[in-house]
Amino acid sequence: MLAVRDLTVAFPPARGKGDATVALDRLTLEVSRGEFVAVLGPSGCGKSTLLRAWGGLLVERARVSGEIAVPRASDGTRATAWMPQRDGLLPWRRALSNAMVGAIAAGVPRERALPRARALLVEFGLGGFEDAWPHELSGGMRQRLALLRTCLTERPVLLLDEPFGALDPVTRRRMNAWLASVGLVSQDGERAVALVTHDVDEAITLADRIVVMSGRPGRIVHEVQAHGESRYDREALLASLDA
Ligand SMILES: Nc1ncnc2c1ncn2[C@@H]1O[C@H](COP(=O)(O)OP(=O)(O)OP(=O)(O)O)[C@@H](O)[C@H]1O
Repeated sequence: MLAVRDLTVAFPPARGKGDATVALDRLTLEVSRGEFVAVLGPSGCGKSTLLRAWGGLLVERARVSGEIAVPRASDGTRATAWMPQRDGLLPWRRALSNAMVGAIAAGVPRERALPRARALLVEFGLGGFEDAWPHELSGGMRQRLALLRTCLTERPVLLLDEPFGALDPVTRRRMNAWLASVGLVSQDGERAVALVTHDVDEAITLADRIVVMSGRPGRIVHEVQAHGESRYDREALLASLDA
């Protein structure tokens, strides 16, 4: 559903002086329909660059080689929805209106987006807050609203870039437990999710498969699939991060 093959991305130096920054080096990764994949790696290893490549969001001056495969909507646009680390809520719009912004921009008819937004607000624990302004919501509520906005775009591929990175550790753990219970991909099996995170426990809680990247330039150095009740061998995963 989602793939990069031998993807190399380099950013030319600012003002043309010095060396280019090679963010990704011949990276190959596939995400299947119905799969939730977490990409773990140290800061600056190219995780966001990978998501941006899938989302068609790389800056123009980036030098790109290799193959980037993403599903297309019927009108030819990329079928991806991107959620950045910062919630990006519009302060002049109430929660319900904020929830629908992405869907309307993606061409979802308002009459379809509105009832779905109302239903999802309840499912995302925001029932009763439809008319709240963003500044009246807690950090966790804002992130849930931002995630809801991403889901409402009805795009089959969700690209989540540290969606809970701005939250305190306690709220973050709660959000992860909640998100695991919502089951983003299991709802219809038609969706795929790629999550970028620094947080090992977040990856363990949420993902069907964890991919570990090296320091820059980012390559995949370890890959592990969840299985059974215990899901992952946490110690082995931690050891792979230190390797
Ligand atoms: N638009 C850009 N122009 C120049 N260099 C860039 C650009 N975007 C990213 N880079 C560089 O590419 C490398 C990878 O950046 P990227 O944001 O993908 O890393 P990351 O793994 O997501 O980091 P973090 O976890 O800290 O968010 C970094 O060295 C960064 O400085």
